[in-house]
Amino acid sequence: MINKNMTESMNNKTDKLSAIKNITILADSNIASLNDFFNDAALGHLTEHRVKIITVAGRDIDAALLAEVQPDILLIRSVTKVNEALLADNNSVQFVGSATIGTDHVDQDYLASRNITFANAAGCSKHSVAQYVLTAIFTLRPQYWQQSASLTLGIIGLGNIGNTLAQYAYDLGWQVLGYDPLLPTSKTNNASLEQLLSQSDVVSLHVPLTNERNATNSKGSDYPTRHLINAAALVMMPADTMLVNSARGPVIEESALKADIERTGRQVVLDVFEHEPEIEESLLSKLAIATPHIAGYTLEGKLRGTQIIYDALCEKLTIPPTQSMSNLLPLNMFLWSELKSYPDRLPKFYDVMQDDTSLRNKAVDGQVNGADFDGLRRDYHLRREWQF
Ligand SMILES: NC(=O)c1ccc[n+]([C@@H]2O[C@H](COP(=O)([O-])OP(=O)(O)OC[C@H]3O[C@@H](n4cnc5c(N)ncnc54)[C@H](O)[C@@H]3O)[C@@H](O)[C@H]2O)c1
Ligand SMILES: O=C(O)[C@H](O)[C@H](O)COP(=O)(O)O
Repeated sequence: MINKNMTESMNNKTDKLSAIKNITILADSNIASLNDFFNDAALGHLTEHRVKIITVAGRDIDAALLAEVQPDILLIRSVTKVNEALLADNNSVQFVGSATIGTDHVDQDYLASRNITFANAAGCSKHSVAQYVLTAIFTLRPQYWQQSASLTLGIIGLGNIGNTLAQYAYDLGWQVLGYDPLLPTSKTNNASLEQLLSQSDVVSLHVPLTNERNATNSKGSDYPTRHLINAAALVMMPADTMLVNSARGPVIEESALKADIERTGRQVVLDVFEHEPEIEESLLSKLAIATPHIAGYTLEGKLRGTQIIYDALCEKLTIPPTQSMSNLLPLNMFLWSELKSYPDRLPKFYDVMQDDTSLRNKAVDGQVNGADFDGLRRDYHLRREWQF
């Protein structure tokens, strides 16, 4: 059923999106500032587009809801799976926008086969996630603020986030070992996986979730990341090497990780979990820091995500974008240069232990349940991105 807080302006529509006068949008209610970007003025002030937007929880978007709403446009986050099962019986959707960097929840080949345009928000929270990783490192090992305690940071995946994290690391005078087999070797892409795992003080994961390419899965990757960090990888890492995962949960094999922490006492920081949104307390209790998939949850990161899919929709509609996140952002006083000069101000910039405590407080009867995990994310007080 449609959520009560839906807003409506019009309801008729025709077939071709750019020619449609009345556009129906079905959107995940947790996308930031939806109503500021997807309204009559922001989408149709030079045209005759009229916009009706219906918002629901992302996990409630299913084939039955699509049959009821018949949306022209679907706006989602990482919790909605978009594939043949969702769309096989639907002929209305012509554009899917995901306000996320990750795309593992979307079958892009299927969308292409149906001529449905897809856009995601590449890079939107790259600084936010890099800042999450730095916060975790400095919270657990404040000694690395000292120039004399130089750190070797291993970064697996050197796309938008991995590269941004490397820029901060260089700015701090750290050594970087990088591994990305899909990019040419470079100053940062300078190590094998084995070298990186065995020689880093901290290993941080920044890969998409991908599966193996094989006879039954031609869409897979030659360098799959599902369970990239398994027992064999963990055994290469010295016991005092910290591991941070803010990519996707299944990149680490959870059972192997639990055994590894029991064996080594390793400091492990997880923002994402193999069986998310559920987390077993037997894992949680072993982690140095645990947070509910909020590494990218800054005001700037979330608004940028909305802006990018809004711009893509305007392009699809062949109208000029008129809304900008700069109109919506309050003043930002968080300067990286200030934090570097005054490291004791870190909790004011981002107190990650508050997020850790909120998650641990949700553990009941041996686990955090999915509704509580989702609730923490839904009600998260968006922090601010530091200006680099
Ligand atoms: N926790 C969060 O809140 C959060 C926020 C944003 C993104 N993410 C996750 O982070 C991931 C990375 O984001 P990004 O913006 O850097 O993506 P990106 O696409 O810009 O970069 C990913 C990089 O990983 C590399 N890669 C792919 N397979 C690899 C492998 N087997 N080994 C090493 N490198 C490999 C790619 O070549 C690419 O350069 C996203 O896919 C998303 O799942 C999480
Ligand atoms: O891939 C991404 O962009 C992130 O994982 C993102 O933060 C997911 O968060 P969501 O919008 O699904 O809550």
